[in-house]
Amino acid sequence: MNSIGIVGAGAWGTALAATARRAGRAVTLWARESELVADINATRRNSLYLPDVELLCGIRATTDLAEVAACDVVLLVTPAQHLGATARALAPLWRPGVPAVICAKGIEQGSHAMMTEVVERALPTAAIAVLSGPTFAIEVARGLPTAVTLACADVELGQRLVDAIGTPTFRPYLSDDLAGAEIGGAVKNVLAIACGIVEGRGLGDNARAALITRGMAELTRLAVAKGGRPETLMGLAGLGDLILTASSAQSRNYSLGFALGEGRALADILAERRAVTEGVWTAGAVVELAGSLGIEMPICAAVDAVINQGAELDGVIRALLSRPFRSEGI
Ligand SMILES: NC(=O)C1=CN([C@@H]2O[C@H](COP(=O)(O)OP(=O)(O)OC[C@H]3O[C@@H](n4cnc5c(N)ncnc54)[C@H](O)[C@@H]3O)[C@@H](O)[C@H]2O)C=CC1
Ligand SMILES: O=C(CO)COP(=O)(O)O
Repeated sequence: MNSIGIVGAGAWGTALAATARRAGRAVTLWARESELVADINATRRNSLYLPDVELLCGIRATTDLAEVAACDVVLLVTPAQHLGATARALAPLWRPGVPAVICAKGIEQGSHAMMTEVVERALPTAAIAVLSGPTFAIEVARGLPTAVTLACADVELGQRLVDAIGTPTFRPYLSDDLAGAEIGGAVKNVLAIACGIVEGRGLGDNARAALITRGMAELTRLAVAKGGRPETLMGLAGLGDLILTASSAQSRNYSLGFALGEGRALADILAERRAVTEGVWTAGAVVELAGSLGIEMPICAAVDAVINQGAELDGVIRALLSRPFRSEGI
């Protein structure tokens, strides 16, 4: 596994390029934007999505998917709602058995498909893995210490992936629980919006701790229903990522929630950002998926009501606080 292809040159794809290069791999980074490709190759910076980091030599940007598909391993790092189309574009170029490592965090709108299901459909001969966990791109790009979950059903292949991308400061922990790893990453974005709302509304640290904890219960219920294991959700891809994104203004999901909590309109907040805020697009899909499985996810439903149904924030908060008392078990 000497060469790593990365599909998607946003902040996370670029940070993964930086860390894979630090691990000694040859890196090819695919971007949709031809001006961005020229910029990265000329200046070794991604001025659109991660401007503050200079990249090592040995990272080549391209607009040609074939160059990425020719690599030993391919990391899929587009926003979740675009992963299906991107994987379908890769399909004619795919060589059977090549690992496809899903690094996007979300659930597909409409189909409610997990990212593994989306990629399985588009690339049926790929060996699928999921990379998830508490990872702000800028910190990874700078080489600050970070630990992630790398989930792969074939543990021997998973170990080779860990060895290919791991470094002393980018530490993958191996798992065989893909469902747990990907549901943790997808749902924590919705919960991070809720935590931001609480902070922006001035509801206090107690309320945020309660949301994180009861959010964990929601996230775990959904993961178990989809075949995941509770202990995965207690690890980096669940609790770890939730702690990170539910308490840091660096998080795009948390900061969007904060602005909503202050009373700003969603459309205005989104209009000011280039970066993707995945929880906005996943909230509805999570709630519909949970509904189809008969699972209660009241915090996610509250976020969905605010984001997608124009519900008034204080009414939604009052409704959450008026729910019947219940036992704490999941
Ligand atoms: N930024 C971070 O710290 C982390 C991000 N992630 C996940 O990685 C995924 C990508 O996020 P970022 O790199 O942060 O995105 P970003 O917000 O930095 O950049 C947006 C990316 O989306 C691409 N894009 C926009 N429209 C597209 C389309 N129609 N088809 C294909 N690509 C399109 C852009 O070219 C760009 O690469 C998301 O699922 C995110 O949750 C995961 C861990 C950390
Ligand atoms: O997934 C992330 C950290 O693990 C990034 O979170 P945000 O998209 O909320 O910034």
